[in-house]
Amino acid sequence: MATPHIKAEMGDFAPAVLMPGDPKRAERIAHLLMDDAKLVNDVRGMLGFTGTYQGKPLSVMGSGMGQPSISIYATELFSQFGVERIIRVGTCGGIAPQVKVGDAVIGLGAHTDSAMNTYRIPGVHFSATASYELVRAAVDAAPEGKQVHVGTIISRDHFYLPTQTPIDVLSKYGVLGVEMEAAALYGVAAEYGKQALAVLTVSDHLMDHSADMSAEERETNFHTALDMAVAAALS
Ligand SMILES: O=P(O)(O)O[C@H]1O[C@H](CO)[C@@H](O)[C@H]1O
Ligand SMILES: O=c1cc[nH]c(=O)[nH]1
Repeated sequence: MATPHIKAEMGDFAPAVLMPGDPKRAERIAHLLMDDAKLVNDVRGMLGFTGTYQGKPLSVMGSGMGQPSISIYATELFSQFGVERIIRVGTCGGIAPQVKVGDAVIGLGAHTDSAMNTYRIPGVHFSATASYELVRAAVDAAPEGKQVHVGTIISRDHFYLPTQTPIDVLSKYGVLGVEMEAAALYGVAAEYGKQALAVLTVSDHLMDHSADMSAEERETNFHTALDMAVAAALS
């Protein structure tokens, strides 16, 4: 049955959903991977597609930007449409010095400055972690010769932060990169006993902006991350 944000029926989504932030990227990925991709959602322009990849059912849908937005879609997909795993395929800003623009990052755990997981379990600082099985499948599928980093990321609420973020401190703590959705996605997956992972392409570096990607490159330069995300989705 349709939900407030997804006009589809049970069975319209595959058990595995790839979820980029940008709905245009969702459309691009759907047509890149699947000859038989069918539009299953367009409420608010949040395009969702389902088809088959190498004979297995697969869906791709945008999440929008930020933790409230991905939480809405993840909650509805997990609770109303039989979805079992969501793999975010996004971009992140590099923080750790070894992480370079164009590398891929697998988000093992996500720190956050958001309150979205704070109230889940009273008195507990929730640990937002990816599903081990998905991490393992993604790591196993890392393409030879590509730089793939596995570790913690931070999911921030602000893109344009009005106060100084201690990037150097985050770097000291081994945080690989910054994005805006994974912590909430991992929280929703835990709530519903489902699986989640974020596989990210480094689009810019917070310590050195000399090699940052353009908007167009951010939309198209995601193939290493996508290969690993698909492998995890269909594992
Ligand atoms: O490229 P996507 O998946 O949208 O991810 C990153 O880009 C957006 C900010 O520009 C945020 O959604 C952030 O998490
Ligand atoms: O949230 C994000 C995503 C990409 N790059 C950034 O600097 N921040």
